[in-house]
Amino acid sequence: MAPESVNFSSLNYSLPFSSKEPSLTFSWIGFTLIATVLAFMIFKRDPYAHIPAVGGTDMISSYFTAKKFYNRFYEILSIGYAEYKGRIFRVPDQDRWNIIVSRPDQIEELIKAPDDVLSFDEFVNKEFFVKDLMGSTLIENNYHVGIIRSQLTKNLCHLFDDLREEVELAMNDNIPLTDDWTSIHAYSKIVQIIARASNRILVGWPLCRNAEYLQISIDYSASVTKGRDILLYMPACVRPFAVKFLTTVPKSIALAGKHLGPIIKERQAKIDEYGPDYPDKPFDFLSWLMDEATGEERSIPALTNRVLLVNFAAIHTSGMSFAHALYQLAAEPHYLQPMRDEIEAVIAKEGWTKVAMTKMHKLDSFFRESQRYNGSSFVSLFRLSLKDFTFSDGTLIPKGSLLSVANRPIHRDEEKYPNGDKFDGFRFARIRAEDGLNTTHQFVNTSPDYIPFGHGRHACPGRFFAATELKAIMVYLVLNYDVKMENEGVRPPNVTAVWSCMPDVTAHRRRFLTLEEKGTISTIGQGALRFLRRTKLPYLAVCVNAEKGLHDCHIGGSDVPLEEEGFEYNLIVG
Ligand code: HEM
Repeated sequence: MAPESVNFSSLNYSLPFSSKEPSLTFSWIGFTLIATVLAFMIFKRDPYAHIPAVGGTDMISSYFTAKKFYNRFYEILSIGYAEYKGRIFRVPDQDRWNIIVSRPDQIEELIKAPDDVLSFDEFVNKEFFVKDLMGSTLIENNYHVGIIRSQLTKNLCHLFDDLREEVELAMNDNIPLTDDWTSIHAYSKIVQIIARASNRILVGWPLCRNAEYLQISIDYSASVTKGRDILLYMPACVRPFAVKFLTTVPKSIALAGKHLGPIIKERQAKIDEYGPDYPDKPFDFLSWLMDEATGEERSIPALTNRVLLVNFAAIHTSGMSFAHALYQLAAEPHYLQPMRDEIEAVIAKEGWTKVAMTKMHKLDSFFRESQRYNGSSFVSLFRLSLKDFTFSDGTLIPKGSLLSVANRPIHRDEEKYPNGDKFDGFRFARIRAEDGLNTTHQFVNTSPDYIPFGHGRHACPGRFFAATELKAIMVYLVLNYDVKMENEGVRPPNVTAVWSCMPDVTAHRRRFLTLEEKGTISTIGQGALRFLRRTKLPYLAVCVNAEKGLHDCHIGGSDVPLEEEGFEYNLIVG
């Protein structure tokens, strides 16, 4: 594909110095150097030249394509999927190319490639600076993954009574039953319920009900993400200091350790006195971690670090998945009664057990369809190439490339999912009814056509636990509550940033705002607006209301009433 050219002919410029200045020579040298470096970067050999691209291929036009599609990543992804269907293609990200795979046989090749060639761990490490922020041992010795895959998953039936009890209590505490409709801020409640139910199984009772501990486990992912943003452009040698003095990660680990420390000490004392299988030993993830940890891994900070990491992997992924399903149900409450009928019939026959939940096919289908239709990411199965890798069709992926799979386009492909652009809550229940005992279409089942949990040997090991927990919460909700959107029948639009596609976690509290920035319309949140104000950039905020017309107009720095409902702001940044 020929590189696009950029026309600079209309660019007005003036030299940034006067000819009388003594630094003229140095400025020219600087200017020439910068121009040379830029020319080198623009015209150097493109190692991806053989892979078709969406948008321009040179540095400048690909940068602008990435910027333009920051909140419309799905658009460029869909263009590539439609245009190059079956072929590997690339889309520009902010400062790199994202190599996209979509053909089933090539997805299988990607997941089967050895870890030292296409690495999941190194992708996670690079994306979240895990080694710098939380310590290299979490990547190099990930024994917690084996525990999730074996003990946690195999014991779900035994753990179910505890999980169900915690779900019921947490629902009652967070969303007390009322006689009339009550408006709630959904995401903050969901995430509290999920954190509490998950921690009942991760660290046991009573810590799972400790408000401070729960808040740390909920906020930990934000702490890590902010830490990552701070480290992003720092050289490796200063990162240890930056982690210590500029991020909140060590503080979160210390604070969580304050709660976990006494529990770990008490359990260790019993192991020392009565042996590893002491009477009344708590049956939870922390006990399994302590059973398997060796050497330095047995310390309170190391165990705390690992518990927080699993909270990081579990809470918001489950929270977002539940919110997607709940918003869909609240916007389409006609799904409520058939699900309620099914759940009541199964419980009447079997009781409310883990096994009973496997017989609630409509419930299972609703979650699977929700993940297919919405899902929290447009692409998944991320891998970083640590060596050159060649697919069997001859496509060479150079060392250091980011690869992923076109999750959303696959999930909306009409050939794989008829009427794929429509949410059909009982789609998979119908297929299962036709297929008899076939489990292929269960919520937790992964395939190259269904990848919200990934696929292959790194597929989410926590998905069996997550599915049990999400379904338990939904069963309780469907049996005890009615749900509808404040704005009846209307699901709040998802919030997108590059490849992530999140449910509007602010739903009910405020609307999202529209930013018009030099001709590009994109949706931004309040955080971005606050940032804009802090930068002191001059901006003009025009506030329009559908009924009242022009409502308000503010110029940079003045206090725009951001919290107001029903208004839309168009911002022009100068
Ligand atoms: C609905 C909720 C969840 C979703 C959508 C989700 C999704 C994912 C995805 C997409 C991956 C990467 C797979 C790949 O690239 O092949 C992953 C990995 C992982 N997930 Fe989940 N996850 C969820 C819940 C959980 C829970 C509850 C836990 C822990 C109990 C967990 C623990 C992990 C771990 C440890 C990995 C890394 C696996 C490895 O290193 O091989 N996840 N998850």
